[in-house]
Amino acid sequence: MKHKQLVHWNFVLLVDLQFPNVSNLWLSFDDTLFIPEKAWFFNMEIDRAIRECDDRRLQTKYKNATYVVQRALTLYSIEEVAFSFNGGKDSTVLLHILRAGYFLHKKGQNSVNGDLKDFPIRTIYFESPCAFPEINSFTYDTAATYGLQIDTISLDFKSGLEALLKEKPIRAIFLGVRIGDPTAVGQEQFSPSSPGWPPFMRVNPILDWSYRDVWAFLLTCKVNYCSLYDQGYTSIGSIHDTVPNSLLCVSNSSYKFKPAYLLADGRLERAGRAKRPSSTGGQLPVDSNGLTSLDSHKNSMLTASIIAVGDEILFGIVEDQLGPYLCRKLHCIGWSVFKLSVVHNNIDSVAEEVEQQKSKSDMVFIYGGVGPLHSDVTIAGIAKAFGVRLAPDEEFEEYLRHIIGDQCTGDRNEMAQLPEGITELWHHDKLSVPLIKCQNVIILSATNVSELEKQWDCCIELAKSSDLLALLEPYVSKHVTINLTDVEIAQLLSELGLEFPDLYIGCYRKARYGSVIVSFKGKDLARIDSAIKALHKFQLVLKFTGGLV
Ligand SMILES: Cc1cc2nc3c(=O)[nH]c(=O)nc-3n(C[C@H](O)[C@H](O)[C@H](O)COP(=O)(O)O)c2cc1C
Ligand SMILES: Nc1ncnc2c1ncn2[C@@H]1O[C@H](COP(=O)(O)OP(=O)(O)OP(=O)(O)O)[C@@H](O)[C@H]1O
Ligand SMILES: [Mg+2]
Repeated sequence: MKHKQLVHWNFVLLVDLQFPNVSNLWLSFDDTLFIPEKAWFFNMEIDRAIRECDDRRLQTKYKNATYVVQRALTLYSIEEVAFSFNGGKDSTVLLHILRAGYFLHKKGQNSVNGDLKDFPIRTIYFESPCAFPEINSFTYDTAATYGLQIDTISLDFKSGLEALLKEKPIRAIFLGVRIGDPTAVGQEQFSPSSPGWPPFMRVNPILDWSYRDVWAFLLTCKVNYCSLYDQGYTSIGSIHDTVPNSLLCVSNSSYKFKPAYLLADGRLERAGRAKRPSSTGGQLPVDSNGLTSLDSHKNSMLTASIIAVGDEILFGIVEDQLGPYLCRKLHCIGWSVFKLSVVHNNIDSVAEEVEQQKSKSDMVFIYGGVGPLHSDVTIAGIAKAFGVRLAPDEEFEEYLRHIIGDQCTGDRNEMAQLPEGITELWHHDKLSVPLIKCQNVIILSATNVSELEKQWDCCIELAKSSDLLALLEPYVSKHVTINLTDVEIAQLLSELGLEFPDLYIGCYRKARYGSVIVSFKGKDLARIDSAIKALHKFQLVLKFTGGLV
């Protein structure tokens, strides 16, 4: 009785002095209740922070996420659920969502009682020698702060889960997976584990949260997060594959980074993954010759495919000018164009062509069919080619809102749906909408040459400071007109081809009868001049018709 009175007194005090809105939140509490003070404080603190902030989006996300937790706790008993916690930012968000969701669940059952533990959900942590020490210590410190019952597993995920499921009656595991994570593709808030994995339900309460939502939550609730995020790390894997995100690099220093919450484009949160250079402090990886990956590309051969999407081009109503423009521009940055194709405004036609070209070429450029019209199916076709779905992209939506204002109808802007888990946005000050890149497919929204010129120039500027596109030694070419017919020149040209295998030697004519134009293309001007000189020996060259650098 003494306890009850004491707690009741605490509650009243909180309501009166510190939490003026609290009476709206915990309507079912009465003076027969005993809640350990710590549990009260943390759960109310999160809930209060969210409800008092003026971020309606965050409030909706929070409400939905805690609802998923409550739903799971209705479907499964507390012994049947586990929380997969690894000290990362997403699982830190999930921890607090679970705490709040659990509390609301108990409250809904009117069974908040004196036995309420701080956090009774079994917590599993796959510990690895390759984890950052900061992640390890944050995980254990957090467990101590919030009273988590942590089971440390030293096996890989699959074997660890197999062993766990044999031993414990676990049927559902909460994960901090979010749309945009490579592993989120195809997942829902409740998704059974994949074939080949032990059977359990993956519960993803924050699946639809964006990078920005995560930071809005952590900062609004003022909860602790791992210190690495304040040192420019934006997504944390192992010590071997994670560096600070170079997009957060402080401009006058290559080893000082801004905090993770300042990353403007959440899609680039994994830009620090899979790169761990030795001593360059987050710069591009350096090979044994001291060349960066971009340098080492310089003399290699990269191929591009270009896909135009347009019924009108195929009907012969309009002429495609963007394809030839891109071919010239790609040659200027040393790329070979493998194929230039035109497809109908049809999801399957786009998907089929993208699917083929993305595996044959290093980069695919696609234009046409991008926008709000019924015929604008390019992005859906790309998603289909990669076997992913379209998912709302809030950053992209914001850009669109800037340019089209409130003209878009409905709750969701269909144009802001982008292929899930494979999309990067590339920003440039001169572009009102960023460039969209889905793995090795770059989507160009230009509809005429001058728009394309602007997008291309931005692409090149971005390529200079990032790995958007490798800039190679440019191709140079020269053309000469020959005073023989194609029949007469054929043998000589094929011999020349054998002598200069490093050059592309092509031939075309402007009319069936008459002179022939020979074109030489390569990366070494001196070699091109030698080949032309060889033709001169035969006194065949009528005139030099020009060159392209
Ligand atoms: C509890 C748990 C359950 C998982 N279940 C699956 C699964 O069903 N299917 C799967 O392909 N991967 C599963 N994974 C592996 C993850 O998809 C992913 O590989 C892991 O979280 C590493 O992500 P990262 O590369 O972003 O660090 C699971 C991982 C954990 C911790
Ligand atoms: N070693 C691990 N132990 C337990 N759970 C893990 C582990 N690695 C991943 N998970 C689970 O998978 C989820 C997704 O991992 P992911 O690395 O994408 O997110 P995070 O670590 O929470 O944040 P970040 O993206 O910043 O690294 C985690 O939130 C967690 O639920
Ligand atoms: Mg992580």
